[in-house]
Amino acid sequence: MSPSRVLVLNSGSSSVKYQLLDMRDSSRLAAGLVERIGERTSLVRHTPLASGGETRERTGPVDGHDAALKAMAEELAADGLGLDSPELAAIGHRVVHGGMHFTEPTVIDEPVLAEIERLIPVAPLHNPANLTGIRTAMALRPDLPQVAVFDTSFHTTMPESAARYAIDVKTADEHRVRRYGFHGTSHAYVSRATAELLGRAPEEVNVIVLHLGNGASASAVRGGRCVDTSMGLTPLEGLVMGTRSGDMDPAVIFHLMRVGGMSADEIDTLLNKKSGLVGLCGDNDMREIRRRIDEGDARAELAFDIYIHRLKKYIGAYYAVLGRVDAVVFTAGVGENAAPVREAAVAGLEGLGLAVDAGRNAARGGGARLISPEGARVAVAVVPTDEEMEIAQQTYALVGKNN
Ligand SMILES: Nc1ncnc2c1ncn2[C@@H]1O[C@H](COP(=O)(O)OP(=O)(O)O)[C@@H](O)[C@H]1O
Ligand SMILES: CC(=O)OP(=O)(O)O
Ligand SMILES: [Mg+2]
Repeated sequence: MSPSRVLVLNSGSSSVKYQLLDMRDSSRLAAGLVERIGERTSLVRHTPLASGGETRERTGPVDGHDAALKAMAEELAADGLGLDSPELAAIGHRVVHGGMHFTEPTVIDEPVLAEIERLIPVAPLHNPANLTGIRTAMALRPDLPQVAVFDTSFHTTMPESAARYAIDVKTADEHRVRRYGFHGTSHAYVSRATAELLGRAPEEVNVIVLHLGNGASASAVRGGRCVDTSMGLTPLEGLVMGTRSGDMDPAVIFHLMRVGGMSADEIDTLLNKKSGLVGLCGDNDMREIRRRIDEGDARAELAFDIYIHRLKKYIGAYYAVLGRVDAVVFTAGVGENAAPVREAAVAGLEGLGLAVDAGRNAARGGGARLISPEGARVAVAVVPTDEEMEIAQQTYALVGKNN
């Protein structure tokens, strides 16, 4: 029988998340992560899903991505699922920035690596980590197809009117300054799953997807194709995020340089790592923020209000972009779990046909579900994202096609 397993790697700046899937029945064999890479207290957590075994956790220094992938390989081997298995068909990698070039999943070779490297200046937090993950995986299994699945691909259908910034065209083109969008794998998966939840074909439905994780983005999807999204040249634009500012007047940057005496690198760090919820109230975890609000903490409450205000603006904007909206969908860590965020985001939007049913919104767990009241004009839904499954499916389809 031909190999049917796919290992999916999502390498972040300080973490690696992985899943091993069997594409014959779309089952998950193992999942895990290595966090706080490069620190003394790195965490390796591995769950052997196939055997139904207990999650194993250990802390201790994991030096770099190289060591992180080796730790992952050891954990998998301990379950008899080692990387040397002949059942492994391919390794699928999440790559955050694929520019305009990569509209589809792509088998990785040297020219592809070079292009991902060329895009580092527009994804400084993500692409270097993705590259290290790919190179390490290639060294571990040089014989295996390695496939890149890009966050940007789903957004390459955006019309020029949404993708271009209103700046001098020549300068923009020379430096490839335009809006690329990210989290595309999630927006694609969730918009499709929403159509399924509504019992309709993806081509028939218009959906606003709100991917609210640590990074957060909104997208407007018309008939299965992305027509606008909130992230831009880099994953900094748009919504208020865990540590990123999202939208602001670009003149803030000149002001901080000229008046605040800050360097470009310092401002980059400020806006990407010390802003958003963490900058506003010191916490980026929505659970902690809600807990503080319940205790009467005014700073946490203001941070929440700013987060919601921005979210509401994007719902309104994408409503206007789409003209007709069939569903507004919440996904990712905050979107799937934080009922108060969902409630606040659509509060007052009854005029647009949007409302949540308090009981449905408060219900926990489960898969894709409606939270709007019975008979609502526009569906409001929670749809758990599954970027790993989407990456595995795209990887497996591509490798199968090439064999
Ligand atoms: N039960 C919960 N209630 C509220 N927020 C939650 C809950 N679980 C997770 N979150 C939020 O989800 C975030 C992580 O989302 P996730 O999609 O996993 O992010 P990423 O993939 O960007 O790391 C956390 O920072 C936290 O704010
Ligand atoms: C592109 C992006 O923001 O990714 P993440 O949410 O994983 O940081
Ligand atoms: Mg995520």
